[in-house]
Amino acid sequence: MYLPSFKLEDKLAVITGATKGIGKAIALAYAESGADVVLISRTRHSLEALKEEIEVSGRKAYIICEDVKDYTAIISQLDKQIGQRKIDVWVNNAGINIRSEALEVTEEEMDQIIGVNMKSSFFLAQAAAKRMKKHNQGKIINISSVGGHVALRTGVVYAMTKSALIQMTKNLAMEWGKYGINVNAIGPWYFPTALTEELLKDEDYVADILARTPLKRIGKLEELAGTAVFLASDASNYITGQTLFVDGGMTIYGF
Ligand SMILES: NC(=O)C1=CN([C@@H]2O[C@H](COP(=O)(O)OP(=O)(O)OC[C@H]3O[C@@H](n4cnc5c(N)ncnc54)[C@H](OP(=O)(O)O)[C@@H]3O)[C@@H](O)[C@H]2O)C=CC1
Ligand SMILES: C[C@H](O)[C@@H]1OC(=O)[C@H](O)[C@@H]1O
Repeated sequence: MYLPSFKLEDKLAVITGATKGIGKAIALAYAESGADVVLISRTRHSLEALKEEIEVSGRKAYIICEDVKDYTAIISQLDKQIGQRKIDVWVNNAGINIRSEALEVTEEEMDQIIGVNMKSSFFLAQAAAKRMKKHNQGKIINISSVGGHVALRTGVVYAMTKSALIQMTKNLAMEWGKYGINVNAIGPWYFPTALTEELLKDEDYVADILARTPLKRIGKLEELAGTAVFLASDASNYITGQTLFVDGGMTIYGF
């Protein structure tokens, strides 16, 4: 056999921030690839609608309506909903941004962004790993950003948290490799979602994005979901600690 499977047949994948944008695209792609999913976000009607959409396709979808900052509540709901079922993939996708200039950043803004993007991602990864370790197998995928690798005009605190996810990915990959757990990250450039909707309406802003993007276009959500499927599949079993920038070439653009 020279081609491991890119499918996710009968795996169980947990996606935080699963009801919109990148998280929803990943959840749908995982279900299409054969996985059952656990969907986590704060809006129940959105969760129920996505659960219905996925279950019509024949896969099972569990829902947890919680803020990722309440990660202990998420962990206890997981145990109630899936019992001891093996979690094969955990995607830390939920993330927020408050785009303040550095001179204007408030402590409250910093605590909010760090709480969602960094602290919750760590403790949810820790909870996932405690379950995965029992099976000597698992894949953790952290959704970072090109903003964690290069300086963007979209907020220093957001950048700090996204950079932290890249380093967290390396450290956890190093510590948990012996348990058969792969830990990787995805670093998106701009994709059309609610988070970026207002920015992408501004023609001048989009022109600035494209000027720095060798492929000269904004990404398509399915192109990012494909990377998430690859990192969840057996085809990536020897990849760990890496950040794959899905960025149209932006992070390699010099001059
Ligand atoms: N779009 C882009 O261009 C880029 C995005 N990213 C990253 O990708 C990830 C997803 O972004 P994107 O899809 O654009 O974001 P969206 O704002 O479009 O969607 C965010 C999703 O997360 C949920 N969510 C938000 N806050 C919380 C919370 N505290 N607890 C639980 N769920 C939450 C939302 O549902 P609800 O509000 O109902 O809870 C929604 O389902 C983020 O980590 C972001 O930083 C990185 C680079 C570029
Ligand atoms: C590419 C960035 O991550 C992008 O910039 C923003 O302002 C949004 O918050 C996106 O995450």
